[in-house]
Amino acid sequence: MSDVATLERPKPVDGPDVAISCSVQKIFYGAFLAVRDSNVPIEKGKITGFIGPSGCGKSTVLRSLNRMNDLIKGFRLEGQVNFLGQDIYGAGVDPVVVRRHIGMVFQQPNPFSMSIFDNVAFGLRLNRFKGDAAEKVEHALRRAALWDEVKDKLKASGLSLSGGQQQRLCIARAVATEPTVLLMDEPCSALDPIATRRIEELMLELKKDYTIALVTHNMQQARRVADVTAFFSVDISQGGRTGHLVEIGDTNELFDSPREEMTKKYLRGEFS
Ligand SMILES: Nc1ncnc2c1ncn2[C@@H]1O[C@H](COP(=O)(O)OP(=O)(O)OP(=O)(O)O)[C@@H](O)[C@H]1O
Repeated sequence: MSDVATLERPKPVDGPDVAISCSVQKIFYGAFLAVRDSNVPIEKGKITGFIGPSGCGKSTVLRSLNRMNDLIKGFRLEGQVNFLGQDIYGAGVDPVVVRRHIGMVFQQPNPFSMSIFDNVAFGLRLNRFKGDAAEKVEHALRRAALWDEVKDKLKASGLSLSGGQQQRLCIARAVATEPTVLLMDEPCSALDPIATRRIEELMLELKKDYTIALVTHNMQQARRVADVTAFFSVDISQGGRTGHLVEIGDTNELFDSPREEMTKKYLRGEFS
C-alpha cells in the first residue's frame, strides 16, 4: 500500500485567521488530473511556504488562488477558493478584481519594457486610479526596498536594473495596488544568493502588511521565511502523476517532527 493510500483527506479550514481558504478536490489541465485533495488555508499576516518535488502542483495550486490559471486552456478546478469568505470562482466575480486583491510575483523578474515609474504605475492605471500616482509609486518602491536605488532614475527603463532590482520592481508593481495577499512563485530562483537574501528580508518585512503564499524549491528558504509550510507530493500509484497536499503546519514542527512518513522521506532527501 502506498503512503498516499494511508492518508486521511484533510478537512477544509476556514475562520477569522484565514485570508484564503483553498479547498481543491481536483484540478485538471484538459484530461490530466494535476492536483487532487488539497486543502490549503492561507493564514492572515503569515508567510505560507509551498514545498515538494517537481510536478507536485505547488505552482498550480498557488496560481489557483488568484485565478491566474484561468488564462490556461483546459484548466478546470473542482473545489472552492474563498478569499475573506467570498468564492473567487463564483458567478459574476471579475478575475481582474480578484488579482487586484491577490497580487502575484513570478519566478523570472518580468518588468515591462517601460520606465521604472510606469512599471509601478501600470497596475494603478489598469485599475483606473485617479489620485496622486507619484505618491503611490514612491510608496510602493519604498515598500519594495528599492526607492533609494532608483529615486534619481525613475524614467530609466525597468529592464536596465539588475535581476534582484528587477524582482523588487515587480514586487513594487504588485504592491502598488495595495493587495491583501501576495502570491510569490519561486521569486528567487533566478537570483544570486545576495539578491535572494535581500528578497527574503523583504518578504519578512512585507508580511507586516500582507499575507504571503510562497512557492519555493529551496527548503532552507522555507525554513528561513515561512511561518507555515505546506508539503505536496506526487502520487504515481495509479500510473499517473497527480500532486496532492501531504501535510501543512507550523514550519518548525513540519521540519523537525513531520507527521507523515512521506514528508520524513522527502526531508531526508530520499526523493526529490
Ligand atoms: N499549462 C499546463 N498545461 C498542462 N499541464 C500543466 C500545465 N502546467 C502544469 N502542468 C502539469 O501539472 C503538474 C503540476 O505542475 P506544477 O507546475 O503546478 O508543479 P510544481 O510543483 O510547481 O512543479 P515545479 O516545482 O517543477 O515548478 C505537472 O505534471 C505539470 O506538468
